[in-house]
Amino acid sequence: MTAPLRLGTRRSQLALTQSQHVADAITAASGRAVELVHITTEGDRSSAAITQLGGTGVFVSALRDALRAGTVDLAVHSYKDLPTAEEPGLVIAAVPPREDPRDALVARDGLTLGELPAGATVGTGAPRRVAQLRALGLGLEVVPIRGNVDTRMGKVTSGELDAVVLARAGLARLGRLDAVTEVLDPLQVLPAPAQGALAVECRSDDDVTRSLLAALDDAGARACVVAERTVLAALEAGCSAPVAAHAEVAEAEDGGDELYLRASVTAIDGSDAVRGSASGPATEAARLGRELAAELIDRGAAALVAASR
Ligand SMILES: NCc1[nH]cc(CCC(=O)O)c1CC(=O)O
Repeated sequence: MTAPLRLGTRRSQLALTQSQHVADAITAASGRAVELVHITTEGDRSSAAITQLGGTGVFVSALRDALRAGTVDLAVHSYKDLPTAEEPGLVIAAVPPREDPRDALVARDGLTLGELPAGATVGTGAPRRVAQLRALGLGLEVVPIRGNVDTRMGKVTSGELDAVVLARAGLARLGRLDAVTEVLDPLQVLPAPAQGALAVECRSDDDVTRSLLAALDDAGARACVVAERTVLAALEAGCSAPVAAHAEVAEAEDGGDELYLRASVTAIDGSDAVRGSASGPATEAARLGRELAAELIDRGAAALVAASR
């Protein structure tokens, strides 16, 4: 009998759900059993603000250490939490079909953004969301928060905040879409690069795992993620910069796949923003991302990124 594949995962509810989803997909596609191996990271143990721990990188590096040490065979990441630099010796062997990447509002009394009164408190930790919420000019008071999805939603239930903004994908995976009072229009709040996508990582030299994971790969989702993350990398911005990017793939008249990409950089105080779009063959996703980033830089995006540091 073949030994089960070992999937290294954090213990958070979202990580466990995402990992189990990928484990089930591998078993369904190949018949191969997959066992979850819990890995505790510095980020899970500490209650210090995540920025003081060096960002979400602390979660990622513990999983990558376990992959390189050979104690696990694969790991599942929220793609938007991965640094844009490639990791030597490791490879993203699959990008499974993506969840809806939009942001979602969870507000008291079923309210939408437009229905919240001026001065209403909206909780979010991400600079990208802070900046875009302020740029709407609704007079909302944006409050920094951190913690897992339940903790954040609890601040609305308890009355501490009027609303919070979260990734719709996380709520979908946790079965909490019932709490969403509005899915935010990307024309108003554009998602983070790779939001809603998973990255399934293994060792580059592990041909067996790579070929099992190849069956899970969604070419369209991968092209979108490549385009969005190329914008982020070309702007030399990290996951804490107010940079948004969102791509979609649709079939073109010639039968090929056309990729439609939008990106924005917003001043943290919401007073300024540079937005742009590009489209072209999905096979040229990286080029489209580079060209759009270059256009945004020409129009002043670099200063907005620098000011956010
Ligand atoms: N940075 C935290 C994080 N990383 C991935 C998700 C949600 C799932 C996803 O975007 O794939 C979240 C929570 C959130 O942004 O609300």
